[in-house]
Amino acid sequence: MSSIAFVSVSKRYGEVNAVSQLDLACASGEMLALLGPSGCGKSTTLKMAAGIEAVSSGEIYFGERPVSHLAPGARNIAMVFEDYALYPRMTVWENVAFPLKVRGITGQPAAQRIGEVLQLLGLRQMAEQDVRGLSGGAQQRVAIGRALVRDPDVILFDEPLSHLDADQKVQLRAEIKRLQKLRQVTSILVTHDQTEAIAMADRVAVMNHGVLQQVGAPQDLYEHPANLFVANFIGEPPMNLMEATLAEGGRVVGAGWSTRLGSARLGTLPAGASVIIAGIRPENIAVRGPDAAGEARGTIVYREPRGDADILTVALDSTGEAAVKLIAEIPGPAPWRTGDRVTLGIDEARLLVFDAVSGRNREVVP
Ligand SMILES: Nc1ncnc2c1ncn2[C@@H]1O[C@H](COP(=O)(O)OP(=O)(O)OP(=O)(O)O)[C@@H](O)[C@H]1O
Repeated sequence: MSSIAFVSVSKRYGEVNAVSQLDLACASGEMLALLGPSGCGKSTTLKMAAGIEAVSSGEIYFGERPVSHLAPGARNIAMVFEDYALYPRMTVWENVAFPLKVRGITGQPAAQRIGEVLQLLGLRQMAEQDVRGLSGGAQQRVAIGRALVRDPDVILFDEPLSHLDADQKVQLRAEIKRLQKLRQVTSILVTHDQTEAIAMADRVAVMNHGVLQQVGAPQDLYEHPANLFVANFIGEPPMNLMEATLAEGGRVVGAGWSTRLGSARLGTLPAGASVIIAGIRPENIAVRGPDAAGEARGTIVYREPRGDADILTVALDSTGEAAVKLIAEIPGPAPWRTGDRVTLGIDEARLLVFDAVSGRNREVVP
């Protein structure tokens, strides 16, 4: 298995900077997800690793080996595509056998490897079936088998679950993760779906407009987003982001709410008053009765029951022109209804402080 490193890699299509100065590494045996909205450059990054697209500048390394100049066939990679890309006139067995056949591996050695992979993927019973008759999930398992069978250095997954229904998605993402760990095969997964990235990857690289925003373990990105883009992109419902003033001594004042940051944090924040964007996750807001103590008061304007949780939208009491609305997520079913007056507890230890101009999290070193 091989590690992968992108060193100052850029890709331009005419005037478009699809990927800009990308420095990113995927360790040997790791699964790294490239996550971001449509057009952020994640597919281009994957295609450059595969050799389908040339880099405009920079270098890609597999282990110590620079590979930018190598054709796709010389890189020992396998790809799994969103549309499976199987050979339609072949059986399951023949599809999985194909990469071995083109490398001249046939007979007993091939049969043993194919049998093992089909067993791993639960495809043994279907070996002789035509792939055209299989469900989407089964077809994608065949494509994964075809990728695994020749022990590639790297597997590149391009939105592998996007054509599957919800049940198959959950099943297959667990399956891919299990196999990836079992075989310890270095993998890059491209997805626009944060649930998928978080469920499957060891680390997630978030991209926007061709620029890497942050890379880290899913929990790290969730708890310590490096900037407003990551804060807003990761998490559902999204993080509440509110304009506020951070005053000397750690007092934070927004429209209709205020709190004080713990003294331990003040050392890490710049001194002096400044305008900030404060961020708080919905589950870090407590909802209490109207007479309880708290950091804000307001009225519930919308309640969305989700079974195990309730999502409450609360319009804060404010003298300003536009009322700030905060979203709170609390265990369901909650006793609150639309129109109820409530007090909100904003956990200051969970309140994030972003620079209002640059959007950077002031307490995360990039
Ligand atoms: N062959 C191409 N020619 C010109 N521009 C391209 C080409 N491929 C991609 N782009 C542009 O490069 C940028 C990045 O595209 P890319 O497909 O990598 O993004 P993405 O995040 O994978 O999006 P999607 O999920 O929609 O595929 C976009 O602005 C896109 O329009």
